[in-house]
Amino acid sequence: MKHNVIESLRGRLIVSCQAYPGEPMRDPRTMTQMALSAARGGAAAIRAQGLDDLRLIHRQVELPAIGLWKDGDALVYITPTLEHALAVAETGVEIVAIDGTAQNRPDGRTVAETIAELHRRTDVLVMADCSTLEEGRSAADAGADLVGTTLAGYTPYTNKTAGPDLRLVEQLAAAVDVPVICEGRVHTPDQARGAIEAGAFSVVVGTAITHPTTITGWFADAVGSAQHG
Ligand SMILES: CC(=O)N[C@H](C=O)[C@@H](O)[C@H](O)[C@H](O)COP(=O)(O)O
Repeated sequence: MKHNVIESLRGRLIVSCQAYPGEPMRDPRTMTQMALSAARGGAAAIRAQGLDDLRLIHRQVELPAIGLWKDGDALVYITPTLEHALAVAETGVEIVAIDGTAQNRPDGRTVAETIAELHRRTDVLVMADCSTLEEGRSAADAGADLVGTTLAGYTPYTNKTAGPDLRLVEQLAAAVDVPVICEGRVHTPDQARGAIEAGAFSVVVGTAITHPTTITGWFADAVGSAQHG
């Protein structure tokens, strides 16, 4: 069953449906409609945030889901503790995404301890959201079922590449035996294809598909900076 879920993601697109606190679309029904629309467009899985969103998406969308819970304003905020991860697992998602970086976690557990405990207590798959090659390697050694580049460019010790960090994708794909998920700043279909060519097992796209405020900003800036003919 676990193997099937992973296999269903091979060479496929995963769409992240998230709205940020205070935004007009921050509503589980809206994120579920986003997810249903992504499913119609060919997404193989949905990535989503927050227990209410995850419960509704689980009930209404017939695709596997990667769930996370963003909480707190510490450096580690993606499913930051074991308790958060267990709560996410209870929503019924197939995969729980946790912070897989080397930074201190609010509950004092290591990434390895968190993964081990999640596997001991649940049957979810664990995706480790990493920012470096070393973090990806340690997460895979610790039993992470999938390793993502999600946090590359978002830790104090990594640089934000303009598009996805394809170098990290390549390095991880050569270094670990588990699927490498390219996530973060994939803004065009060409970049998504490039991620698979660089060795990614799947590609997650969020902003460029599901965040209209940002997409509008790209267009507004382009229009605003054009010279009147
Ligand atoms: C760094 C962080 O907190 N990333 C979050 C992780 O779930 C989301 O805010 C991103 O939208 C997601 O990773 C997809 O990336 P992009 O939106 O760039 O396609």
